[in-house]
Amino acid sequence: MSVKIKPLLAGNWKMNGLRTSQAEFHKMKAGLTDTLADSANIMICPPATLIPALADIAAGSAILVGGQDCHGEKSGAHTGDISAEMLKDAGATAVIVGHSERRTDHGEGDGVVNAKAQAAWRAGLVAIVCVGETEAERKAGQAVSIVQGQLNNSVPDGATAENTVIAYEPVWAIGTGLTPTAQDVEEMHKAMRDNLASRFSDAGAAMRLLYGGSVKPANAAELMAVSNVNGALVGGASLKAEDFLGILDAYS
Ligand SMILES: O=C[C@H](O)COP(=O)(O)O
Repeated sequence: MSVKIKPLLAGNWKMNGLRTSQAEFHKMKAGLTDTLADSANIMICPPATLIPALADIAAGSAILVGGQDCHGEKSGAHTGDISAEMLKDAGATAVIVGHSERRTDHGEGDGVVNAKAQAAWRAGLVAIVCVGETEAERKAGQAVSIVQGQLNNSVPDGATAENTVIAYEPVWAIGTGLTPTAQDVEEMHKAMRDNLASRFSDAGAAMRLLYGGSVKPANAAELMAVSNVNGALVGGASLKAEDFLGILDAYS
């Protein structure tokens, strides 16, 4: 079944951004024409410290604000952690879970990611679940099977096209300037679509599948044109309004 899916262009600021970065966000908001906003949903996931300020600036515009991670519990003795409910309270509408930098830096496995996705839903947030293979796994010809395993175990039962977005991010393409070929992206996204449609039927067929990893204005049109690519999760190029809006041009 082929379904018309409105793309999502999400920017992940990672551990970048001070209060002065609000100026860049103002520029994004100012540059977002109605045509661009009609062509895709737009989201910025800043550091948690900036969510309230950016949510205030975004109010009344088409830009959504998301978090970059959450704890699985609602509250409690978890020093330094932030719950999905806190993100929601701060103005977020979504949260990234299972980013490869969390999986690597904090040893998060699929079980933890699955619990975080459920926490996102509990708080009324969209879970953006990240998956992706390492360079060694791709070279060993295991990319598709690794990602299928991550999908099976990180995406909880009950996922719908409304509460879940999947982001395929090959680890070796993040921040490196390297990207897979359009053919490799197509193969992976088709495998993910088949997996999700088989498990969640219509919901899986309509779920947004983002590509992430060195997306820039120069390569966005080619990557976003690939079948079953329903948007992008952008790191470095989301920090500057000009670059981020340049990527959005790929949809107009
Ligand atoms: O979450 C975003 C990704 O990790 C991509 O980062 P990048 O666009 O800097 O390669």
